[in-house]
Amino acid sequence: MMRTRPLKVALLGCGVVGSEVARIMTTHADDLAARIGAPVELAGVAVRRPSKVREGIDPALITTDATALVKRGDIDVVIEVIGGIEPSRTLITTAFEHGASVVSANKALLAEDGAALHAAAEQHGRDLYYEAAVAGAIPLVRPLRESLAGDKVNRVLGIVNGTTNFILDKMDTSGAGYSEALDEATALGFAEADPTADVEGFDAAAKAAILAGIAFHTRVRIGDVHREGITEVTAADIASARRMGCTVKLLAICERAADGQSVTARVHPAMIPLSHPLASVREAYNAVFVEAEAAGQLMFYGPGAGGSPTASAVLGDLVAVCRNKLNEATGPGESAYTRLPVSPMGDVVTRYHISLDVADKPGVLAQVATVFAEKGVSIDTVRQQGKDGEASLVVVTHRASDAALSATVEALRKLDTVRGVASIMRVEGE
Ligand SMILES: NC(=O)C1=CN([C@@H]2O[C@H](COP(=O)(O)OP(=O)(O)OC[C@H]3O[C@@H](n4cnc5c(N)ncnc54)[C@H](O)[C@@H]3O)[C@@H](O)[C@H]2O)C=CC1
Ligand SMILES: N[C@@H](CC=O)C(=O)O
Ligand code: NA
Repeated sequence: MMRTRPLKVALLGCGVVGSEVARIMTTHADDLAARIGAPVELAGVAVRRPSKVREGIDPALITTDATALVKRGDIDVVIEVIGGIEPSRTLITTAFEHGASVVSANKALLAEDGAALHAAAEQHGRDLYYEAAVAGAIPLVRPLRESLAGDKVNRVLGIVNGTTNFILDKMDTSGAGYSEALDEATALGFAEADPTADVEGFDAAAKAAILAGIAFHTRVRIGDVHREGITEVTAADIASARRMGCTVKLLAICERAADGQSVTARVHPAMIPLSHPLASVREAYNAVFVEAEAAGQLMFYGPGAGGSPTASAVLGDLVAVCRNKLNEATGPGESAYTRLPVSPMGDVVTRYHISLDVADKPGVLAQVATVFAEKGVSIDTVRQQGKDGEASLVVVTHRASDAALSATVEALRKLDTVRGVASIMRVEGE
């Protein structure tokens, strides 16, 4: 039976995501009410620029005082789509203290302080939902927290940042320049307020931390995640990947160690074969593989960024939280009952593509091969291309530890015949 008294929602932030949340709440009000069992009413919208015209939003709802809004006491659900650490963190905890549940898209905050937020939600008997924080519209957080709660997840691997995928895709397929592609991603609403978060890998690292924490039932913070962005990926790297039948993607990879006693979490560009499903993930789409003991391999795919796809995830959470509220229940809280250490990057084992500028003279190849052998890194293929007394040497290794690879590169740099290390990239997905 439909409850007539509406559930009241406070919206914090009305930018790319917030404006879409408000629009869908209005246009789909009847369906949302039917699915929840009570009408949901937008009771206040906190913004930074009140003079901005916001189509479809009653100007009487607009306030610049987000704190007063979350303290009102009649608010059932706070939707936080401001982003960043503060004031979002204080607003969310204040919302719990004043009786509201929270839906947030804020991966930066959850990856920094998720444990404290979960604790605050639990202390006040409220919900904290954040499907939009990882991979936009793609249902991934709730499948991991709920559908896979009976299984043992061993690996999560995928593309979790739309902006960087958009840039790499444009550079690869249309030869677009880096800056031009970044500007386009920003204009389309994919990039963070400061796009450095995207291109330097912070956004993907935050998502990796959240995914690893949920998947392995442990605590992983953004600082635990090894992070490399795409700013050093060159057109030459992409061309070299093509020659090997690969493409370059920014990947997030979270793994449970074989002995189950530790985990790793990393974000970095990697070459993957064109035949791998992740190679065909275009534009701002995301795709994530989850490998679980009983389920086997699952693939989640869809729009990973943008106002409307992200609003879809926010609204899904809103419906769930409102249903819980009507049932006087709460959904799943934090499930970090294990305390698995996060191993350093040096322990990670994978394959590498190394491009060296060397002198084009007899014995160079043997010298280089000796260094690899001494450091215990086995070579899979070598390709040499001469150019005016200099040569470019591309070495692809078998699986080796990151520590062994770093030692190899350090020793290579000391060889007189090695003029420079043009690029080092990991090779995944084989
Ligand atoms: N844009 C996207 O594709 C996605 C964004 N997200 C997350 O959603 C959140 C919002 O992102 P966007 O909407 O893209 O950012 P945005 O920058 O377009 O919107 C944020 C809004 O919050 C406002 N704001 C800042 N401080 C405020 C305050 N103290 N009180 C009230 N309003 C304030 C800003 O003026 C801005 O309009 C972030 O956490 C972001 O990481 C998550 C998934 C995808
Ligand atoms: N800036 C992010 C937005 C979604 O999380 C991205 O590009 O993926
Ligand atoms: Na999602």
